[in-house]
Amino acid sequence: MIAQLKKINTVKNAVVAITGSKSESNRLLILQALFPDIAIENLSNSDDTVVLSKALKSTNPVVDIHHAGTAMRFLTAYFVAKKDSNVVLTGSSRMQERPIGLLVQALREMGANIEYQENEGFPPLQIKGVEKLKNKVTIAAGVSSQYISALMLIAPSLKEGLKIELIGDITSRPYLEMTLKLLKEIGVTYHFQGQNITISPLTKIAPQTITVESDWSSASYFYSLVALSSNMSVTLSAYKKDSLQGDASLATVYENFGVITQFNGDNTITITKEKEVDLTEIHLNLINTPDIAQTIAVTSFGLGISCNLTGLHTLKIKETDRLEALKTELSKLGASINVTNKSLHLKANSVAKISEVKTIETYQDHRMAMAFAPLALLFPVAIEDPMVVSKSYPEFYSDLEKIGISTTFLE
Ligand SMILES: O=C(O)C1=C[C@@H](OP(=O)(O)O)[C@@H](O)[C@H](O)C1
Ligand SMILES: C=C(OP(=O)(O)O)C(=O)O
Repeated sequence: MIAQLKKINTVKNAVVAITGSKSESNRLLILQALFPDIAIENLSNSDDTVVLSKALKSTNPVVDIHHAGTAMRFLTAYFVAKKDSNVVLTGSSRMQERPIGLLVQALREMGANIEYQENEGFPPLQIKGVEKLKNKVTIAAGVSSQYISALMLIAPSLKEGLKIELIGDITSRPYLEMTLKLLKEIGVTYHFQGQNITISPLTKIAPQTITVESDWSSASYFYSLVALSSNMSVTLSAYKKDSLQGDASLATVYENFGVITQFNGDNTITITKEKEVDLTEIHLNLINTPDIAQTIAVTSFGLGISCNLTGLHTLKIKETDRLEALKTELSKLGASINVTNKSLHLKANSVAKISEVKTIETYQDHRMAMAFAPLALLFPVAIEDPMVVSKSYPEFYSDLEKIGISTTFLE
């Protein structure tokens, strides 16, 4: 299937309600399974959250989490800690290429019973629950923060809690902080200093309702649209200033592209293109916010700004190799772009010459589809395999319609 995107009209003050953060939702689902007194509001309706929710209720001996990285990593630790579990945990063919060895090694150090079913270091995994896990573990922190979040999420349910020693540089750090803040919200005490995290056990929690903030990574596509417009303004809900999500840094990053964020009193934000961009080059280290790299690269391309992004080593092991995917697709549009294993360098060039429809391949990566869609404001864009967006944002195309971009789906 292909989606043809076309700018149809300019909607002045569109309002878009975005589904809950999938990162917050998937943490809260694991915590709710461990501590049933938690009620969750504004849960994400993304495939990744639906698949985790089903997996937690499943009695099937094989649990398939498709493309959902957080579900894969969080459930690995969850099933280890659940005494009576005996499951094969698997995922899509891409998931079977995404490494999990460091997490398995850490859990085995704690006493877990996990076997690789096919390739050493990768899903599928055969997991059997154990009676007691050790209260100390070390893990390298530079490959994926999800491994560490997985350990932290089960930590309060362990009899003696858990002391985690992080080795080396810490990647995607705000996601660790998100996990810790959610633990704190349910009453867990922790200490995080330097390379050491200590999490105390918790036996009972007070019944409580936690409301998930909407997804900031999903908001990034609206920031890009506004940046690429001449004077668009969009209101998004439900967002707050003191977000748990690192991607909330978009509000600051997009000031570089002339976009101003206003936090309204009613949990909405209004983002507006305030001024033309006088910037010719941007340099950003995205080690803390890998999921907005594609959006920023495409915005820079659309605005004709040179873009140098560093801290991108994790992009190679996400839904696709995002560095190679960006290079291929931006080159197709005429960009001069170089990538290394951890950075991207795009030279400014003009998109004014593009008039015919450009087709973007998505490589089973929702963020490839959504990051390139805003270019429809500048020239007609077609997206291959468009429904990949449902991994994080099922209503993406209907929400684009609200701001004046129509989608035609062709088989
Ligand atoms: O913990 C999380 O919710 C996430 C952590 C990040 O992964 P890495 O830590 O692997 O970079 C991010 O890219 C992913 O989309 C969600
Ligand atoms: C990398 C992502 O997700 P995950 O690792 O959870 O599959 C993402 O949503 O961009």
